[in-house]
Amino acid sequence: MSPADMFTQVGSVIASVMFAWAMFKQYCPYSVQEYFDKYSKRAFTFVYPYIQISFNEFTGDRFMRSEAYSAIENYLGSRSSTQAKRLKADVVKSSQSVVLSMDDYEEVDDEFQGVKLKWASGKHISKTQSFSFYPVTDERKYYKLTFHKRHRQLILGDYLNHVLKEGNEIKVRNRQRKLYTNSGSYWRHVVFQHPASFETLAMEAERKQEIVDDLVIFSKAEDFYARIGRAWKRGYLLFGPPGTGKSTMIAAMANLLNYDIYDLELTAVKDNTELRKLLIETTTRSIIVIEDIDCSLDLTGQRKKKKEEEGERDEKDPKPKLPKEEDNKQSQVTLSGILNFVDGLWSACRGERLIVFTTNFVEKLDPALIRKGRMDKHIELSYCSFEAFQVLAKNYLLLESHHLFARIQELLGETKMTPAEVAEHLMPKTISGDANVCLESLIGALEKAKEDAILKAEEEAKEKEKESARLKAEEEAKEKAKAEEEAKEKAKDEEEAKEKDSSAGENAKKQVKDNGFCDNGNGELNNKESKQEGFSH
Ligand SMILES: Nc1ncnc2c1ncn2[C@@H]1O[C@H](COP(=O)(O)OP(=O)(O)OP(=O)(O)O)[C@@H](O)[C@H]1O
Ligand SMILES: [Mg+2]
Repeated sequence: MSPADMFTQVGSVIASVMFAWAMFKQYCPYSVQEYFDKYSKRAFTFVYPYIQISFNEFTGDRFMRSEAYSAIENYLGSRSSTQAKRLKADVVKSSQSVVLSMDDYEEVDDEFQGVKLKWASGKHISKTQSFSFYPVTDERKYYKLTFHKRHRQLILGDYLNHVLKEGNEIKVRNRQRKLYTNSGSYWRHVVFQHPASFETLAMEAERKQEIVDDLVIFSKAEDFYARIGRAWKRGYLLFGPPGTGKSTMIAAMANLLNYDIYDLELTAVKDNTELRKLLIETTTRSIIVIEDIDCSLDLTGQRKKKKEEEGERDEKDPKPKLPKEEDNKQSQVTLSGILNFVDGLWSACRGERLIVFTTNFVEKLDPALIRKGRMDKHIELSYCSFEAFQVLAKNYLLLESHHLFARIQELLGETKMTPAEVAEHLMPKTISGDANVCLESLIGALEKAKEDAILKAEEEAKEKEKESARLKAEEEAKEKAKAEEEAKEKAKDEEEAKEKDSSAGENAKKQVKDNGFCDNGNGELNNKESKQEGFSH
């Protein structure tokens, strides 16, 4: 048979089958058609060894985009960019990067634990029933996963979980991070684009690495926290003088973990209820920051103590306590509100969260607030060390070494300067960006700071001397007054003793006199008695 004859025969067979199918559809009763449909599908699946799963873009009546669909879209994005020929591009991260996903009717292969699978994208298009000049079409996209039925267990379990997890992670990586601030009981946000990172943070390398490790371990410890029955959260307390990099470190943390930041302004929070509401609205993978926690509560004016004894206690113990409910009726956010915020309510919120407090005066904070378990890690950010300076020099001047470094190292060992001040001297001073000028400016400032510190120390020593002399004089005056008082007491005692003696002499004389009278009296008494007897007679 020639190829032309063969094509003719095949063509006529196809035409006959289609005709028969059309007749069947037209004249066969619906119930028979359904019956036929059902059994033909069963027969087909009996011989067809593959399983297909569809993931539709929209689920339910509420027209909500399916989370699984968007996770799969992200998951397939990286694979389709190397396999598919037609791709769709989307711009994320404030127009800075392009994210690719596969276009409709494309296919992508995947492999999981040695099992091969196929993903295909498609869409159902349905026209609306309304009569309109411009008919509206309704597109419903879907992804279809095809795999061999002998891998059913693996694919439906581990593989799909893996796809969803990885897809969600990609989504988080691609999302535009936000910086939230509270205005009343609502969060408002702006795009978070702080360039700080741990590489540029001026700090001793070992301590920096310890913090980075702690953060990374935390961010990967979902299963661990679930196993030990603790909410997946961690508290950091950053303390140190102004300009030592506390806020910069928070930005670096957010950049490292790809978290959003919720900058909570406590003074703008009306009461504990509002605080709770704000907390519940925070999303997972976020850092909740309360800057200058000591001042935040100071500003609410709640530290005023009503009771006198508390005032006395305050004088003895300068630690300002956070307010307790009963302390102040108009109190807004109370200590217990904050404590609940930090731990109690965390359990209500799923997902990982960091809470960071910053303060310039750690000793002012209530110990309950910063105990381990609430603020798990206390990080001190202090004055600039030589190691920290080297980081700044590398960032600002692109210098790893310089002959002036030795002098700077010496001066930094002798005086205190914050990284913010050091950084200010390293800012370009000339158009040519001469590093010498910056370093000399820093040396000048350090020398001046050293001199100032010496003068201050001398002044303080003088003050101290004066104070101790004053205290000594006071002590002496007290001693003298005490000695005088004692002498007076003694004189008084002696006087009293004398008076006692003389009155005792008087008494003795009197007694002697009385005794004489008594003898006489006896006689007299006898006389009297005799007189009385005389009377009675
Ligand atoms: N450790 C540091 N590493 C790098 N830069 C720093 C460091 N410390 C301070 N700086 C620089 O100084 C500036 C001020 O630092 P930052 O705002 O982080 O200080 P802070 O400790 O939060 O101060 P405050 O207590 O006043 O809030 C930053 O813009 C940063 O450029
Ligand atoms: Mg700060």
